[in-house]
Formats: sequence, structure tokens, C-alpha cells
Amino acid sequence: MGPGLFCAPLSALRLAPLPRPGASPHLRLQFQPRLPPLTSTLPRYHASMADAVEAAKRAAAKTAVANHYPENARWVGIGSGTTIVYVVEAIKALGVDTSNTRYVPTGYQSRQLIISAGLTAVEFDALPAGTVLDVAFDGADEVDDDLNCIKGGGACLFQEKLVAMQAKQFICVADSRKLQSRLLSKWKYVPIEVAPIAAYRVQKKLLELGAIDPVIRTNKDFKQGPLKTDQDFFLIDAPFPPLLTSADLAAGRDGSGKNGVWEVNLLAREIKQINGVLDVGIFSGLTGPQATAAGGVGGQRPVAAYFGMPDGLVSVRKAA
Ligand SMILES: O=C[C@H](O)[C@H](O)[C@H](O)COP(=O)(O)O
Repeated sequence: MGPGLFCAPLSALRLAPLPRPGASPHLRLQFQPRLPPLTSTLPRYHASMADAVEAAKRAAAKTAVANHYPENARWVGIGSGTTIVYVVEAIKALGVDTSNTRYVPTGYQSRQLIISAGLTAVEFDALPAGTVLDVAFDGADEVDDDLNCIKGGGACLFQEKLVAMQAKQFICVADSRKLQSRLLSKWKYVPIEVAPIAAYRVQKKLLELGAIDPVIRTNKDFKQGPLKTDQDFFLIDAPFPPLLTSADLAAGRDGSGKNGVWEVNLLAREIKQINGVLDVGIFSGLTGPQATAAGGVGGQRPVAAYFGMPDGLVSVRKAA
């Protein structure tokens, strides 16, 4: 995403998946009408809902930081989005000496957040060779029973995965809306970062995998064209039916892709293999400790996920 563009929600204007044979080369627009509120009390209702969601994010961040911010932290990964703002707020509120701590951003917004909090940012590619981060904090768009995550709804996923996979442990922070048994339950699509030149080809391959109307994400102002990531790449948002978990497979369900029904890890692998894909917004597989035990470094699946609940409490899920 270029400077000045923060992780932004999906535009209301979306591009059709592929030009039809013989059709104009210009991309077809699908307008999603914005309906007026039903009654005049709704705006106030929405405002209090929004306040409750922000309070839930803040509570989750505070608990996650209290439980996982390391003593004498040296390297800390900072994710992207709206929830991570509360993580940085909570780190500051700890009141610990941060003069020897370096914070590794996952994009433009993340770097600005670190700097504006008075903390010291070090870019991922400036880390001394062999550096392993003590911890990485980040948000998610959806988290399933196995703590697999969907990420990239705000256009950041590639650097987030790099940073998570370079950390001893990845801690996910979210509000209760994100907590679902299966990925793609409420959150409907997998964000995929692709080379612009390969975007149509990747769309076609995604359709072959069973994606339902994968679209190139645009800027809010359609005239500005496709939204660009921090890497100057495009994003394709690919809807699939809900992704199967380990419990589903244990119960005998088929997640091999038949009728577009996939198990989480399998779909992530299939998408990643498509030529032109930089990375996929499914964070699954090993946790940091599992990767370390296997002789590697880091893992993309969180060891713990913190959810701020509507009653003000925080629910913690730990990875098996
Ligand atoms: O693309 C953005 C990142 O993956 C975010 O971490 C994710 O979208 C969650 O963002 P938020 O905390 O704003 O819900």
C-alpha cells in the first residue's frame, strides 16, 4: 500500500472476475447499493455498537500485552489494522523501559504507529542476520477453532506473515466478531496478494479451485483503480465455502476441494502454488514453538488468540 493509504476496508465497488469473451476490455462494475437506515434511532445504535467493539479490542489488547510482552524485550513485531493500535497503546501503558527494544513493522501504517508512539522501528530487511523476534502481535479478520486466521482485510498480509514467521510466538488480538468455528463463516473471502501482471491468470486459477466470483480489490474511489499493497501488488478477494478444520477431517469430512470445499491448510497451499501469488491471507500450519521444535524458526499460526467480548471480558484461546 502506498504512503498515505492506511489499511482500508474493501471498496463498495468491485470488479468482476474476468472479462467475458468479446466483451469490452474494461472491467465490469458491480454496484452494491447503500440502503438508508430503517429508523432515525439506528445511527445512535450503530455508534454505541462501534464504541463497544473498540472497547472490546482495547480490552483484548491490554490482556494480550500483559500476558505476552516479554521482560527486557529486544525485538517485537507489530501488525497492521485497527486493533493493533490498542496493542501499541497497551505496550506504552506498561511503562517499561523501551530504549533497547526495536519494533518491527508490517507495513506503512504499522511503521507510522510505532513512530508516533515514540518507539523505535526497524524494518524487517534491516534486521541483523539470524534475528528471531521475541514476539509478534497482530489482528485478524477471522479466527477458527484451531486458531487458523484470515488476514489481509485491511490490505496487509505479506509482511505480516514474514514478521509472524520470524517470531518465537505470534499473538493474535481481536474482538468477538472474529471468533468463528470455521474460517469464512462471517468473513466471506480469502485475501490474496498477487503480481498485477498475473491478476487475471490467478483469478482464473482460483475459479478452478472453486472460488465463487473472486474479485480484484479496488480503491474506494474506483477511478483510482485497483488498490495497491505496500509491495505495489494487487489483492484478489476469493470467496469459498467455510473452510474445514482438523475436527471436521477427524469426523470424516472431505476437504480435498470437491465442490470448492477445502480444509484450511490444503487451500492455503493450493493458492500459494499459483504462479503470480505473492502470499495468501490464510495463516495456518505450525505455531512458533512447533516450528522451533521442528528445527525451524517461527510459525504463522498464533500460539494464543485474545478476543474482547461484548460483556467486557476477554476470552483466550490457546493453540493445541
Ligand atoms: O490487512 C490487515 C491485517 O491483516 C489486519 O490485521 C486485519 O485485517 C485485522 O484488522 P482489524 O484489527 O482492523 O480488524
